[in-house]
Amino acid sequence: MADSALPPTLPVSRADALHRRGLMLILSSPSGAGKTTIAKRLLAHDSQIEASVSATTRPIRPGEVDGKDYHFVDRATFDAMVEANEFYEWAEVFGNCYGTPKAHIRARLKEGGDTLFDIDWQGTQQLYQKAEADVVRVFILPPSIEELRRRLTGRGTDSAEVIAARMARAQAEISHWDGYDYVVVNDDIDACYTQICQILAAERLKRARQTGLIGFVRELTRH
Ligand SMILES: Nc1ncnc2c1ncn2[C@@H]1O[C@H](COP(=O)(O)OP(=O)(O)OP(=O)(O)O)[C@@H](O)[C@H]1O
Ligand SMILES: Nc1nc2c(ncn2[C@@H]2O[C@H](COP(=O)(O)O)[C@@H](O)[C@H]2O)c(=O)[nH]1
Repeated sequence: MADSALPPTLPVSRADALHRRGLMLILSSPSGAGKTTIAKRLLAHDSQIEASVSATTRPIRPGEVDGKDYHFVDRATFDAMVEANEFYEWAEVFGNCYGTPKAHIRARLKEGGDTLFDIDWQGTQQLYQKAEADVVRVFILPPSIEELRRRLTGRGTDSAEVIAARMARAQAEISHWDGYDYVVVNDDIDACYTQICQILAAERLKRARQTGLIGFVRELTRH
């Protein structure tokens, strides 16, 4: 199926027009299983979802855009944000601090906008502890370990050492599969993308998120 022909959501129903609360869609997988590929496709085709932008103290790299790739801040600013409880979660990675700011995501949840997270199981656990009802957790599995290695090699972005390290971590990452709401196997990319669109469509229609339903039902039953 051509990329542009893929549906971002299922066909629109009457309930889709009602106000709803947004959600936080988490995609996790062992490195190379395809979460970035799926995330990019979703962001390109679905105007209701946008990527979470973390704050970091890491220096900006060539080609990166402040506010798009990260919010680049100095250590004092980051520490003040931690102190003010402005993050859902934060961590120190390779000597730099990274955190998921709450304010923008909370405003989007209220407005009915969805936010996409491409994070590991530890980040997933922390987000889930803070915002359980808003979080939808999806784990992506490769069809086989051999295919995972082929994808990491075929991507052409990493040295043999880095690929070996990612393959060594894969079993441990996969062991967290049962901490997710949905598990999908990314064999055929179009089929996997469609399944994730279906999960998103169903989650958006959940009664608890359909905040406009109360008024709609009241109106329906008024006479
Ligand atoms: N279903 C698929 N069939 C074949 N190749 C795929 C499929 N899905 C993704 N790929 C390819 O596999 C490689 C790894 O995919 P991707 O970069 O999306 O993985 P990732 O899980 O985001 O990895 P990382 O955690 O390292 O960022 C890419 O070259 C991508 O084009
Ligand atoms: N716990 C969090 N980890 C994060 C966040 N944003 C990014 N990261 C992780 O940091 C490393 C390094 O990233 P890089 O862009 O500097 O190469 C990587 O593992 C990211 O997953 C965050 O908000 N929270």
